[in-house]
Amino acid sequence: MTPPTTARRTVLRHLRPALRSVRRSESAAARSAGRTTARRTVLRHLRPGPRSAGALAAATAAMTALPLVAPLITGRFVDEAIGGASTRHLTLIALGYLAVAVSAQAARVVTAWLASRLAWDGTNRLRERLAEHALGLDMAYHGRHTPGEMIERVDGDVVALADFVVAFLLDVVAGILLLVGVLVVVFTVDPRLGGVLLAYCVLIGFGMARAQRLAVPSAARSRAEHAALIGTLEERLAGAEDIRANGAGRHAVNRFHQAAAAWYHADLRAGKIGSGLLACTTVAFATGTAIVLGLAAWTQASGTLTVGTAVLLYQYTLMVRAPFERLIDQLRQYQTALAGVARIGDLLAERRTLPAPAFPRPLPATGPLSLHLDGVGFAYADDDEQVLSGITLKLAPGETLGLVGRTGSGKTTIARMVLRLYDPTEGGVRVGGLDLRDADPASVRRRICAVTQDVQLFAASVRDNLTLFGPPADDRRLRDILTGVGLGGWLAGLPDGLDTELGGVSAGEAQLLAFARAFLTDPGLVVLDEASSRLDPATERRVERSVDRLLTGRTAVLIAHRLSSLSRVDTIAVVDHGRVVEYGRREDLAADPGSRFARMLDMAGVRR
Ligand SMILES: Nc1ncnc2c1ncn2[C@@H]1O[C@H](COP(=O)(O)OP(=O)(O)OP(=O)(O)O)[C@@H](O)[C@H]1O
Repeated sequence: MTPPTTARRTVLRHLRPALRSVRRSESAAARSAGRTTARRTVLRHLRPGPRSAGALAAATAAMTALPLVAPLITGRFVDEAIGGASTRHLTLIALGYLAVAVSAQAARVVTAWLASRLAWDGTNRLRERLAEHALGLDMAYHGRHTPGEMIERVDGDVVALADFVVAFLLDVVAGILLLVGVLVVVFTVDPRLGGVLLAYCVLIGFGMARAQRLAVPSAARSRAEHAALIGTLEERLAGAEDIRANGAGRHAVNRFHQAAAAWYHADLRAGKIGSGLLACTTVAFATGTAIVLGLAAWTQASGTLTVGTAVLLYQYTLMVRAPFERLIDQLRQYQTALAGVARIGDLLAERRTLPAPAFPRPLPATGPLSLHLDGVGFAYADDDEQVLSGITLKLAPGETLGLVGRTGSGKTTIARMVLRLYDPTEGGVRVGGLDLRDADPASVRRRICAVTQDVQLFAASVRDNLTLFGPPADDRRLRDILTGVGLGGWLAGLPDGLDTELGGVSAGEAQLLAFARAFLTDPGLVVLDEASSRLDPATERRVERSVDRLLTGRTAVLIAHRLSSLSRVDTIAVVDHGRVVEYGRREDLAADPGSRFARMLDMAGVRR
């Protein structure tokens, strides 16, 4: 008879594809709802407070109304000059014109200042929110997106949005208000000419709406290609050392060239469409001005219009051009900003795949922690192959386990499960008797610690690199810890001690700093991904000593790249294709000539 757990696993294996498809459609629906909410969130960040909104509205109204008055003054000046008014009177009108022109410019400056303050306040809030959100997303998300893409989202898109908000308020809102104002004044002066101007504006508006549809995809494409270029560049720069060391420079430059070429072509196309549209508008405006002038001349000849009014109409017709041109100019920025809002919205709609526990319980606060992986199965994405299957490992508090296996067998993935960087798709991970999914995330970070091969050091002080910008620790303790890992001499040679900004450190020093970080948190469970890089014998001895000290009195999972390091662990698990194919006490496995572990030791020439 099949044991019940095996039977359950068989049923689950058959149901897995169906479950995944249900999960996929559910998450697609949730994502789309999330996106709408996220876009609203983006716009909410940009909403000004009532006082700023009031000040901006007043400044915009002044900036629009004042230029409307100027042609009225010019018209009056012309008529009064023809009518033989005194020089003093004409000078007064001219001074009035000057005052209006200066005030209009002042109103524009104030509006620009208020608009950019508003835009930057809003977008800074948005940038903070985005950075916080992006940093809070799981490894699953960061594995799919390059840091360059993130930078483009958090900075590039937000700057485009800020630029657009300023331009929107200055050019679009003010432009539309000015257009309405001009139409109202021209209608009042001569309804027939007003009608002609209105028809002309409607035609231009309609043409622009169609043109917008042409410009949208090309602008979006150009921006997407730009993001891809930044991503490529960032990735190559981050890996510059490996690229150079392995002679992959040509390939890197080729890839960069391809990305740059794709952006160039996309931007060229967007530029061509933009310039084409601008040329069409210039022709349309010239035709419009000619029509209005012809009509004004005809009405003036029939005696119903004064010369001053004809001049006034001419000026208003010219005034219509600027807002339309600015509107067209804004179309591209609008598209860019719209695409940016969509992408920012998408980022904000990304949810953590590791749900926070409903009732978080802290891990035991002191002492070594037990670890139990119970039938753990895992795939990196819904459609991906299983990377781990049925992993069951049990460590008593203080016990150490060595994970061995070929490259790609799943050792790092097991470590990620233990650190709760991902949740298993099957089975569970229990630490200190508590399922990690129910454990308080803060206590997980405090009590479970990883020392990995890729030590990330920051351009910050030694102190901040040790505390990872967390609450300050006692200086004496930091010094003792550094001395303990063998960095006492190194610290003594630093000009500002713990406050020295970290410059270049060697691979060995970086490893030792990572151990110092681990000693500072004093974890109950340690995951140690042994560095495979070659260290000089002295540094290697210091690292070995730190490993020994770190493993003493703590539960540990050691991913060993050198079999000789395994002499310090209690149990061994051999991993192959995501399964534990051998698991037992180290001495027993080493003593059994038929075991895989013994064969591995023999092949590596390590004494059993
Ligand atoms: N972030 C990821 N997204 C998708 N697949 C991944 C990811 N990380 C690892 N994999 C895949 O999972 C499998 C197991 O990888 P893992 O890194 O756990 O192996 P490993 O035994 O630690 O290898 P190594 O000894 O080389 O570090 C591999 O097939 C790998 O390609």
